[in-house]
Amino acid sequence: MADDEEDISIGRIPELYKPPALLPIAQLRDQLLYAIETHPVTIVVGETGSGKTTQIPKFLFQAGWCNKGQQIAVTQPRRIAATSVAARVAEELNTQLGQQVGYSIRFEDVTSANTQVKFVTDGLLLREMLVDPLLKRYSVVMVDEAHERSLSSDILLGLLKKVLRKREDLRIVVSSATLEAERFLEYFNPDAEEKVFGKTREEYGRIIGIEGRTFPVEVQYLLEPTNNYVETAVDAVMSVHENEGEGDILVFLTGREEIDDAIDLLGDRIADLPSTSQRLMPLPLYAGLPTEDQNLVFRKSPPNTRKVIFSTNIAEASITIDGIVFVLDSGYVKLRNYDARLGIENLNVVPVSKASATQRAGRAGRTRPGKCFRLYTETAFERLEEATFPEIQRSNLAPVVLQLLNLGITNVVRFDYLSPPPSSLITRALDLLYSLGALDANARLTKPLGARMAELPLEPMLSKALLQAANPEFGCLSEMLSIAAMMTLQGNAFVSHDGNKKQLDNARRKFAVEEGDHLTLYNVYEAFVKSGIQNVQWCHQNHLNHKNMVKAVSVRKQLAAYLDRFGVKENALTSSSSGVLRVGGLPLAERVRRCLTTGFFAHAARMKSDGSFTTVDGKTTLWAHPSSVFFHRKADWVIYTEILSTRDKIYIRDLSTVSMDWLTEYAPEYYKVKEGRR
Ligand SMILES: Nc1ncnc2c1ncn2[C@@H]1O[C@H](COP(=O)(O)OP(=O)(O)OP(=O)(O)O)[C@@H](O)[C@H]1O
Repeated sequence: MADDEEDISIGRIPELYKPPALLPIAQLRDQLLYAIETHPVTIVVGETGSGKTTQIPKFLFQAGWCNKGQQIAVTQPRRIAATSVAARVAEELNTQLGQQVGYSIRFEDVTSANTQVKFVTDGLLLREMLVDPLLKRYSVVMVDEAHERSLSSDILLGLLKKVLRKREDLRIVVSSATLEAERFLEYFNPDAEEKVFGKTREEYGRIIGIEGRTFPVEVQYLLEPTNNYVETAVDAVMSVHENEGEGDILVFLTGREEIDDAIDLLGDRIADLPSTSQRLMPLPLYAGLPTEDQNLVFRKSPPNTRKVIFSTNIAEASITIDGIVFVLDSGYVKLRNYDARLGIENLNVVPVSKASATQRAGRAGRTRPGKCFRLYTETAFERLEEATFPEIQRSNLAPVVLQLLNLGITNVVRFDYLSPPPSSLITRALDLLYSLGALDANARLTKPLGARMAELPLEPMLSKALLQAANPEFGCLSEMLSIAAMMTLQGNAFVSHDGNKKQLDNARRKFAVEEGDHLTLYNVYEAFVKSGIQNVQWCHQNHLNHKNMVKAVSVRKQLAAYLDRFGVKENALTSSSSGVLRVGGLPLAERVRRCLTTGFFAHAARMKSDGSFTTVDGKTTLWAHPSSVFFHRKADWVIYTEILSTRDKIYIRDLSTVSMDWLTEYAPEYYKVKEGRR
């Protein structure tokens, strides 16, 4: 063991940090390493903050699991966890991030030839399997937060189970909340009569429990339920600020709009505070926020200031924000729910599970004792579900099915899922992929289209449109690359200054074109590049988020590199932004919209006289998002590339006008053969 290395890291840790040697997991170090050495699968169960995420990779590294040139992979369901935990472990091991310890998430790779411990999102490791199906570069794969049952981690577990049958040397560590541990063990274990590499059921997997937590967290509930948890959260922040001791506050809400509202409300309340009292510093935290802005939450509060972080569930697991003493939990979360019949993915606000509530409370008590105020009654807590419903049973499975097929799993229905998805979801995915041309009539991946779609790190509809863009019929690859890169910003290209929505609308309008949002996004991208990529001032004047725009440039480069590898080169002829260049007699703007239709035909809608839209089957009403060109303008048929649902309306964002004929031209199977159904 490298005790001396551990001492060095303790020496560097600022005084408020609990030295890693004192974390509950430290006492189990040898037992854990022995279990991992002798069993292919080790399930680790422990309280939040006991040290699973940061210490297990470190123990493994120090025990020599990277000595033979292999790496340790640790998966996280969320990007922010992968990046922040990697930074922490690098710090504890006294190495620069990206050297021995690094991370890799979609479109961002901070690793080097020296990297031995790598934190990744579970989705990214799935992608790695396309090039390294047996994950040979890893000696150990740790699947963290497996009990969250994210779509990618469930699929990953299924694939790891298969890989384990082929690699005697591989070790899997699954970190889980208590409830699911037995189930994970059972899933990996061989059958009663079976032996895998000479090991029986009993010798194959083990559960190790870690007792104790870092610091105590006192939990309190509301005595009466509230019907406005955003207002109650702001009241609670003020009450903590006025009545409790030192320490930052972390508030869990469900989405960006609520977070903006809460910050506005708190702003009004702060204005009433006496100028002599300690300041409150509200900070937002949600997935669409640029990484640099997300990282602000990890910075130490300035003197005489209390941070108040308003976050979605992205801060719920794995991460440690030093200084958090108080957690305020609204008790709600936005969860994905896919309607296979309509092909629409909704985000519904629903009560959290008990497991989530425990994770949320566990964001306090990590570097000092804490308090968690649940903004609901104890009776309501008792009524919560134990665990969150697995994502695989409520998601659009097209991306996953495409990946499984590309990995050679030909029968996706019979894949050994931890929780099998309903067959309607698989059928719908196969149906869509077939219409997109990714599958043939025997449900085999087409080559090259299907295989390339699986490789691109985009969802299948966008992959298809991008891959079609080089086709001479459309000749708009350069434009589609910019549009695709802008789409990955998920509506976060523009920012308001001090919440001024009117100014923001005017700024947007400057780039808007009547054909719709995609060409508008293209205009924004072109104008940004022309202004000079470093031009922060220009972005500010135009209400654009400079960091996100820079990110779009980087994403575009990476996408172009993928296409380049497929032998698809960006064609100089088509990179005109004038909109008048003609290939095959059609103007560029039309070719771009036709090209988008080849991917997004399933997301078609028609505007009604009241300005709302209706789906092709006429059964669902959709509304243009306020950021869309068609929030004010008239249109007939459109395709949309993103859906956002709130409690009372389903919004569509990023719309382009299309002709109804294009739908049957590019998706005859989807629209003609099954006419009765759609
Ligand atoms: N960035 C950090 N700053 C200060 N202390 C930290 C940091 N990261 C981790 N720690 C300390 O290490 C402890 C263990 O963190 P770790 O993330 O390994 O726990 P865990 O068991 O994986 O928790 P969870 O189940 O909540 O993900 C924390 O409780 C905290 O005391």
